[in-house]
Amino acid sequence: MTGTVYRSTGSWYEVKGTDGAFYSCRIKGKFRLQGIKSTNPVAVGDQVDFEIEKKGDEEIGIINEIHERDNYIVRKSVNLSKQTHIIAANVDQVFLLVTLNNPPTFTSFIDRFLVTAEAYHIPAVLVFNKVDTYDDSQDQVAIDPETGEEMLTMTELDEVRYLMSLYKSIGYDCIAISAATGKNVDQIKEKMTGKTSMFSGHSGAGKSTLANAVQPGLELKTKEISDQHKQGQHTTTFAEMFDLDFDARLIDTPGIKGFGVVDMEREEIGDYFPEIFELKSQCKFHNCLHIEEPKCAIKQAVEEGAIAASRYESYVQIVQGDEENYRQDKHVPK
Ligand SMILES: Nc1nc2c(ncn2[C@@H]2O[C@H](COP(=O)(O)OP(=O)(O)OP(=O)(O)O)[C@@H](O)[C@H]2O)c(=O)[nH]1
Ligand SMILES: [Zn+2]
Repeated sequence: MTGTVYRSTGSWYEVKGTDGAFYSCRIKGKFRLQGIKSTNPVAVGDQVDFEIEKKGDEEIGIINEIHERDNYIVRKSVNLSKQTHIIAANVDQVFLLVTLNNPPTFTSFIDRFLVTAEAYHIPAVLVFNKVDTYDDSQDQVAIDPETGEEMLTMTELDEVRYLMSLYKSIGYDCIAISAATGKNVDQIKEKMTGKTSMFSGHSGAGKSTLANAVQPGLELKTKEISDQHKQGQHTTTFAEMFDLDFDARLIDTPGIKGFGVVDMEREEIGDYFPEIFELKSQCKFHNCLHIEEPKCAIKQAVEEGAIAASRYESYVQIVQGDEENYRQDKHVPK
C-alpha cells in the first residue's frame, strides 16, 4: 500500500494509507536517498510504499520504498558528524509569521527565510500578524532634524503596508491578519485548502494562535527548545503532520522558527532574490556578484529605487556570510 508519513519517533513511523487508516511502520534495510547523509531516511510528509505484516494479533507495516520528494527541509546537526536531519518533505507552502515589534522581525530575517524557501523550492507567504495591536493614527507629527520642518511619521500600520507592497512587488503573497481576533484568518484557510503547509516565525509571532484560529482545539508544540538543549541535538525535533477539518494538512515543527541554512554558492544567492535574478543579465559581467563590480544593473536599480535598499542589504549580508549584523538592521524605508 502507498501512504503518507504523519509522524515519526525515530524508529517507528505513523503512516496514513490510501485507505485512510493509520499504520505503525518500520523500515527495512538501508535507504540512501538522493545522496543525502541523514540521520533519518524517512521524514514526515514522505510518500512511502509499505507491506503489512502480521505478527500474531499485531499488524505492522514495513516500508520498502520512498517516493521521490518534491522538496525537503533539512537541519544540519551542530555537532561534528555533519549529518543532516530531514525535518519534512513534500511541503506545498510555508507561511512566515511577521510581527513588527513584539517580537521584532527584521527584513534581514524575512529575506533570509525567503532565500531559503526559494532554494528549497517551497512557495512562501508572508503573514503580518497582530494587526489588531498596531496604531494607525494619522496625526502624528515629528520634526525633521535636517530641515526643522514638521513631517508626518509612519504609523505601525503604514510600516505593514509598506512591507506588504514591497514584498508583493517582488511576487510574494502577503496577508495582514490578527490571529487573536480572527481577522483575515479565512484568507489563510483558503490558501491552505488542499495543501500541506507549515507555519514559521520567531517565537511569540503567533504560530500556535494562528493554528488554533484555523482549527480550534489544535495543540501545536511549537515552543522553542532551550538553547542548551539544542546543542548537538537533532533527535529532539520530531515534526508531526495534522489533518485539519477543511481538507488541509499542517506540519508542526517543534522548536524550529525558520529554516535551516542551506549551503549556497555565493554566485547562486542572487538567483534566490527574484528581483535580482530578473535583472542580472543586464550586468556587464556575467558572473557579477553585484558588490564591487562596475556597470552593475543591480546596484543601479538600488540607486534608482527599483530594488529596495533593505533587500540589497540582506543580499550583501548573505553573500558576505555576515551573521553578526543580520539582526540589527532596520526595515523602515528612508
Ligand atoms: N494582540 C494579539 N496577540 C496575539 C496575536 N497572535 C498571537 N498573539 C499573542 O502572542 C503571544 C505569542 O503567541 P503564540 O501563538 O504562542 O506564538 P508562537 O509563534 O506559537 O510562539 P512559540 O510557541 O514560542 O514559537 C500569545 O500571548 C498570543 O496570545 C494577535 O493577532 N494579536
Ligand atoms: Zn551586478
